[in-house]
Amino acid sequence: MNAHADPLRFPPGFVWGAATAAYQVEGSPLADGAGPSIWHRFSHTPGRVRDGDTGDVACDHYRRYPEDIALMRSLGLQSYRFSIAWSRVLPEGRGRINQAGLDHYARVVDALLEAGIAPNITLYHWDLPAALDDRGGWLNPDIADWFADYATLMFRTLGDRVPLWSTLNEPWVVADGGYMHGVLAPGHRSAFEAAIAAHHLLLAHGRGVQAFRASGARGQIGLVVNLEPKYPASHSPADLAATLRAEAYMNRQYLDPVLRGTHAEELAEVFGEAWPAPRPAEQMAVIREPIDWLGVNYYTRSVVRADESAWPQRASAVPQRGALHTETAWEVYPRGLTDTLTWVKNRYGNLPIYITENGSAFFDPPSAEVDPLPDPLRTQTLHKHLAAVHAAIGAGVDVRGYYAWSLLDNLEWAHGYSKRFGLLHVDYATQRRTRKASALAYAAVIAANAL
Ligand SMILES: N=[N+]=NCCCCNC(=O)[C@@H]1[C@H]2[C@H](O)[C@@H](O)[C@H](O)[C@@H](CO)[C@@H]12
Repeated sequence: MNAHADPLRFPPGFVWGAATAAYQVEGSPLADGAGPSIWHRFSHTPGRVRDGDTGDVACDHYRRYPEDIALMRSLGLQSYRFSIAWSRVLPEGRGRINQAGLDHYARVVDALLEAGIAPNITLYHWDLPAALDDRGGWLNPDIADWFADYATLMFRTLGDRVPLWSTLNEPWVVADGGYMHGVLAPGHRSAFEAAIAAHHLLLAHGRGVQAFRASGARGQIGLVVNLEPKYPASHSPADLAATLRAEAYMNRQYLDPVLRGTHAEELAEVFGEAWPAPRPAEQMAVIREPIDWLGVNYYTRSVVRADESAWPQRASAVPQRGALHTETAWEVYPRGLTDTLTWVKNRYGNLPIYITENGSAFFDPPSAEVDPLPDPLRTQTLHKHLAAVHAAIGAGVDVRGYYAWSLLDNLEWAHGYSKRFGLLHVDYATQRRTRKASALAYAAVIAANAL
């Protein structure tokens, strides 16, 4: 239902979906010949993940995907965004192919197509094969070749019937979380390594797009980035400069090279001595290989002030007391989604955009005693962000679809299972799925293609 006199209608053909990622939902990380990933290692390293949680079982989606696809169908989902676990299909990340891994994902794709649900595949959602990390992982320049070979294998296997692909999920989080601050796998803490990883992530992305074009695969390929609009806390020169550094570091660091062929100028200041010499022109050309669509993951905004103690961008977020916040301490700020989408259009042109993730973690009980399980805050937050997408479309932004994060409650990385983003509640003790009220609210929007 909506409070407007007239419903907010979405364009004909607007794609409604939900998203997950392999390590967060599949479980069975070493089944059927799969090799370990860096997240298998990281979660099994004491102290790295809250409560010692791991992805050993997760939502058992590796085995229960037929049931989950039936649930997607019952909600009227038209597309499902999920990721391939690289080390299932290439246990050492390169060389030897594990046919059982390829067969698994072919079965998932075929089951989705049978259910009338369009697959949207993410090639890399943070779970690097551990064997590649042993060779330096994202710090080794050869990883662009390793990724291109992996991508080519997937395009040859599934490229005839998967309409949407993306190379990387949130390269900013991979470099910032995995190499700058060390809070995500592989847990390094170095500005020098973060800058190197960022460049190799961009190179791998470009090589992946080139591999897609060379493979003759049908469909369209994109890049998925997390964008968080930065608003200055004041108009003081210090706060304005800090806001630009924060925006360059999170929002322009990857989009400028991919869509403009240049690096955000503030990054040399942010990285300081760790910022490498200008990259070779031929590498910048690979990075700039044209993409068909952009995936935007939106969760929150930040209000920014200068803060000399905040490393590396010397800027920090000003708490927005009084505003609604999620369990991940993110301010609920739907207007930021509209602002972000219009910012992308104004800075990079009107390329097709999918909202590849948007959602919120609010408290849900460990077991669901009723179906649907009431989740008013998540339902309210969903409606407000869909209205924000509608406003961006009204402002001329070419938004093609929206994927709710997430289909299922799942392993929220270093937070373990303590944060629940799912439209479907998962009782981890029994693996029972229960629809939340937000799932039914979303199903009603999909059925009407309107809010
Ligand atoms: N400071 N700060 N601000 C916010 C920065 C957000 C960065 N994290 C994400 O976007 C992750 C994305 C990921 O794809 C998914 O795998 C995660 O489960 C969701 C939920 O966490 C989101």
